[in-house]
Amino acid sequence: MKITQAFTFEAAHRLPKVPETHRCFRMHGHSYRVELCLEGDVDPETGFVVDFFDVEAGFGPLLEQLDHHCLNEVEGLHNPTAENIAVWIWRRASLALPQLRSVKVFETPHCWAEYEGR
Ligand SMILES: Nc1nc2c(c(=O)[nH]1)N=C([C@H](O)[C@H](O)COP(=O)(O)OP(=O)(O)OP(=O)(O)O)CN2
Ligand SMILES: [Zn+2]
Repeated sequence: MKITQAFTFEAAHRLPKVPETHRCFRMHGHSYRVELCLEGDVDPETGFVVDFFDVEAGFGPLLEQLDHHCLNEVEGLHNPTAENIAVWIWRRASLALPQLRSVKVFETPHCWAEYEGR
């Protein structure tokens, strides 16, 4: 069984590896959406794979590092593409949430990166 919990955060970034003529070379902001998908057996007692409250508690400290920050200044995110943010979240969130199966990072409602740990 898979469960998914969505989170949102606001952050600024610029992409240092694109040409100077690319509009994302300049500092700008996004309303990011993160979807964490976890997989496991349903506990017959609780009816949960994982309590959504526990997902929130596991991801909360990471969300604090991202929300209302300049992502380029976050340790390990000097090139904060959606792809790199998804990997950054995976590496940290999977420690607290071992049932994590995928991380989706949406920069806009139409553009996202998904990482499954490989
Ligand atoms: N593969 C990726 N491509 C791009 C990424 C990325 O993370 N991975 N990021 C960007 C920029 O962050 C850019 O800011 C995103 O584009 P944006 O202008 O915000 O989005 P849209 O063009 O869809 O939005 P408009 O409504 O047209 O402004 C670029 N590429
Ligand atoms: Zn951007």
